[in-house]
Amino acid sequence: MFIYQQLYKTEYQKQNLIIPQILVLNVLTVYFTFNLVSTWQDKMLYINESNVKDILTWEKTFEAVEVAMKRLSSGQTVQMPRTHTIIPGSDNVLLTMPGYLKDEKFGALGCKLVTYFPGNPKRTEALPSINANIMILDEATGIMKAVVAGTEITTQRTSAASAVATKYLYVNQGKACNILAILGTGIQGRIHAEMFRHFFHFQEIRLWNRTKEKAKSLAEELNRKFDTNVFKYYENNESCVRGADVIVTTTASPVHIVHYAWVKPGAHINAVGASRNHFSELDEQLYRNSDLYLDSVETMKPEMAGLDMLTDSLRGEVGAVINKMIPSSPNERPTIFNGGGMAVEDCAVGRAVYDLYHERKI
Ligand SMILES: NC(=O)C1=CN([C@@H]2O[C@H](COP(=O)(O)OP(=O)(O)OC[C@H]3O[C@@H](n4cnc5c(N)ncnc54)[C@H](OP(=O)(O)O)[C@@H]3O)[C@@H](O)[C@H]2O)C=CC1
Ligand SMILES: O=C([O-])C1=[NH+]CCC1
Repeated sequence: MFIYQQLYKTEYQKQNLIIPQILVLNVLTVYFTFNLVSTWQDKMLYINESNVKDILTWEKTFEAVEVAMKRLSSGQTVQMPRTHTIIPGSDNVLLTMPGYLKDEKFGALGCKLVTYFPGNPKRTEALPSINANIMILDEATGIMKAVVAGTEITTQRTSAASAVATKYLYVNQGKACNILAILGTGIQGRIHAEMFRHFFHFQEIRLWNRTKEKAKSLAEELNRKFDTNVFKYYENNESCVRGADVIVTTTASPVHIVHYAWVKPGAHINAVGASRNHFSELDEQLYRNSDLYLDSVETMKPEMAGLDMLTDSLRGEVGAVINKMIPSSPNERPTIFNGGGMAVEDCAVGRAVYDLYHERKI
């Protein structure tokens, strides 16, 4: 309005109005640009933990993780090694995990911010030790579309990665699923116990934990919840492991909790915990005498201490087995799946949650 009025001024007045006009134009440009940007920003969605828990199923998580593993091994992903910002004088760490996955259904450009504060469960008001958020960005513009709460997603996708690995490296080999042993009954131990019961049919699911009472009460709670008696509490890690067909380790233990001598020939192990030093939960002899599979060789290289010494054991990625690029192990050597957790899994599950959120019109 103000600009149009200027058109009727005299030449002299016009000359003197050039500077104010430019100023006004600048102000308007800034105003409209800001409004445009803030419109984009206003469109950015936050999908909270309760929404994620409501809409995400284990089947969807399993499918997304399976696709992420396949795509990674066929070169349709970009995944940089994650950064670790360690808070000095503590074990607390912030990880940034950027990734890109090309897939019609599960493709996304994203970045997870995840903290690991191991003291959290012991706070007066107990909190999870892992807390995460996943940023989902528009592939065409790079503008953030949504932040999806990532704590439940991290919990589910980590266990789903073990389930996918168990399917391809063990179950599809026609091997027996009688006894499952889970060492560690924190968040990961619990989800593995429930998810493995859901996807597989173990007759006995053994639970061991450093703080024994927690394993005992989890076994009781799950037996009650599912009206069953398959969950058994084990006081001792050796007896928990001996005779087990599939073993899952989900602790932050800096010392070995599984030894080669205890492991049944042909058993399968998912080593989930102690992600900064994978020689800690399983002993070296076990690594040397097993066939080792990773989620991503590239991203595990800088993180898995001693990986370079395991060239005789390392077979490759689970995604390469799914893609039939390499065979699974048919022999009696145990198989180990060492999953460090992948950004592209978070992108895939984050995208699934984003789509489900819109389908449900929450
Ligand atoms: N690979 C991946 O993608 C992911 C890996 N992780 C890793 O999995 C592990 C468990 O995570 P989460 O379940 O969320 O964590 P929680 O804090 O919920 O559980 C930690 C578990 O580790 C046990 N533990 C801790 N310190 C020791 C120790 N010194 N010796 C033996 N046991 C110990 C705890 O036992 P107690 O009850 O006695 O304290 C508890 O069972 C962590 O190492 C974490 O980094 C987690 C998420 C993703
Ligand atoms: O992949 C992940 O999110 C994590 N791995 C270890 C701690 C968190």
